[in-house]
Amino acid sequence: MVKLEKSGIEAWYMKDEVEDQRAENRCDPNEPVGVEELSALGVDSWKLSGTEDDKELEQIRKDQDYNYNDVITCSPEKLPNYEAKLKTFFEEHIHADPEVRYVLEGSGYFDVRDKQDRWIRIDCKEGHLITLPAGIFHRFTLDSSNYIKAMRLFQGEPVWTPINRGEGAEEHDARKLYEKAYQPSKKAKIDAGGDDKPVANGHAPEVAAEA
Ligand SMILES: CSCCC(=O)C(=O)O
Ligand SMILES: [Fe+2]
Repeated sequence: MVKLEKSGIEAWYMKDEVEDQRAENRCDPNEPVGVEELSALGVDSWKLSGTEDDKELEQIRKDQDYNYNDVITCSPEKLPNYEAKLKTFFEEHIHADPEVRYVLEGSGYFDVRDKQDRWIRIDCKEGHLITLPAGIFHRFTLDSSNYIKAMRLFQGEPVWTPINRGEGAEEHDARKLYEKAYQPSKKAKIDAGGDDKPVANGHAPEVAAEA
């Protein structure tokens, strides 16, 4: 087994008001998020060479059974329906399967929700391979460089369908399994008849921090 280099990927909490989705949107002062905190949400990342014939990539594909892959280039020239696609990518959603991306060129931001429903922005650059677990609320945007070329990896026949928040995602099995695995305290609260009530924006209320 090849020993994989830790990604050292940079991530931070986003400020509440987002005017330009392509901007960094950091808090002031910056609130960094480490790779361990990302792992606790089920998000893992590695730093590879950024080439398609990378040896470690081979190994990961074998270990994880990623038998499908293709390459997507997000630029106005290369991506059919560019504007519409980019808009869809930035809508908060989940998938029934993990989302696995390996950045070959350029960069972009994957935003994921933490356990308190705050947005964490993950800065994916060339060579980063990132895995988002099934059922995690997330979105993607290009950054101000406006260009990314990434490999999409998948186990079996690929399904890219997003299930948007407020449109069935909360009730989806993948979401329930995600919460069971990564937010067990939330489950306990619901079972105990806690005060989890839907709120006006359709988002779950904040989960009480564990004492
Ligand atoms: C960096 S890959 C482009 C975005 C994407 O494929 C997605 O959000 O599903
Ligand atoms: Fe997605």
